[in-house]
Amino acid sequence: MIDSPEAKFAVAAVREAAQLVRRVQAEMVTDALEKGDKSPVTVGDFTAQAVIARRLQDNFPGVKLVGEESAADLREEAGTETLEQVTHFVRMVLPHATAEEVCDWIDFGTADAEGEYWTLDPIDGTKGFLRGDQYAVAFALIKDGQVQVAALGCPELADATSPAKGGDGSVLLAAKGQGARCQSMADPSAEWKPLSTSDLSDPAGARVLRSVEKGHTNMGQIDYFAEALGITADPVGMDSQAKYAVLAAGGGEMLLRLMSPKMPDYQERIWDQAAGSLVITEAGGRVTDLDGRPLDFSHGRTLAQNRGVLATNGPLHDAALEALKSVGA
Ligand SMILES: Nc1ncnc2c1ncn2[C@@H]1O[C@H](COP(=O)(O)O)[C@@H](OP(=O)(O)O)[C@H]1O
Ligand SMILES: [Mg+2]
Ligand SMILES: [Mg+2]
Ligand SMILES: [Mg+2]
Repeated sequence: MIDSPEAKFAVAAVREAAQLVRRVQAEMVTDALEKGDKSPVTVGDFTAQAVIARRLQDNFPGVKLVGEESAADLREEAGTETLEQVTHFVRMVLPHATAEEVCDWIDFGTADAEGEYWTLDPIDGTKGFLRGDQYAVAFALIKDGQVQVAALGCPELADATSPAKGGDGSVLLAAKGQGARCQSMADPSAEWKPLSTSDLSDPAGARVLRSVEKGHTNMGQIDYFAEALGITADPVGMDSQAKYAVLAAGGGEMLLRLMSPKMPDYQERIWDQAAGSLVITEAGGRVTDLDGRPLDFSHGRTLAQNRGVLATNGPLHDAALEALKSVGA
């Protein structure tokens, strides 16, 4: 599967979209629009979803796409200027695109999450993108609730073994049962490096990765969790599934998405977890929810049967689950 047409397509698609999003960031001040749930969406998010959706239809006619964004706001009067900007960037790779087509391609991503489908987060970590920090294009193929192929494009991840920002960026690819690998985002002919998680087995030495945004997790509880394990190093804040890439490459041992006190009933979205979770498990790590249950991708657009996410290098997973229980997470 890692050499399959689907895997090759996925990595090429995230690379093209991630490079385009980087140009959006370089060439314009990206004012965000506010969605119904008050979260931001930018020209970059719409551009990436339009291009990947169009490429998907060209390469695999008849497949389904479940994307984070929709073109509803772009089709409104108030969205006209944003739509013009999105069309401008889409034309950098699809020169004949019209505004109408751009909306249709984005809305191709509104399929039902059932059976076999691709899922796309055109920019994961939009808040990180707006701040100039980490973000990722996350794309995965799901069949009957199982993630089969995963690709991540991380323009600000110089080298997945470290959370450091900058450089040429990285792309990651994983296929179920066939491992995970990473390559420079700048050069599709560069060497692929196999990914494997850290083999640390002493919890006190664990490097903990978490969101930057306090509204996406529970910062205080993460501190208690670390204390319970005797961890003295501060947790590392990183936006997006770039932190899943770092865990997969051995640059950290634990990744936590705890329930935010403001949204205790939040259900994780499939596009926020599908690609990142396969990259980690194929690199030798473990991914469950906070209760130790496997992530269940067979309930539509959200992980309705799960609560939060715990990902680890593998050896530390049981200790992390115990510590979560002890702090009431
Ligand atoms: N209350 C909440 N709890 C957990 N995740 C949330 C959340 N509200 C939004 N998110 C998700 O957190 C993602 C970013 O994760 P992180 O904090 O790790 O960067 C967002 O993805 P988008 O940026 O694609 O919208 C969004 O889907
Ligand atoms: Mg969003
Ligand atoms: Mg996201
Ligand atoms: Mg997003």
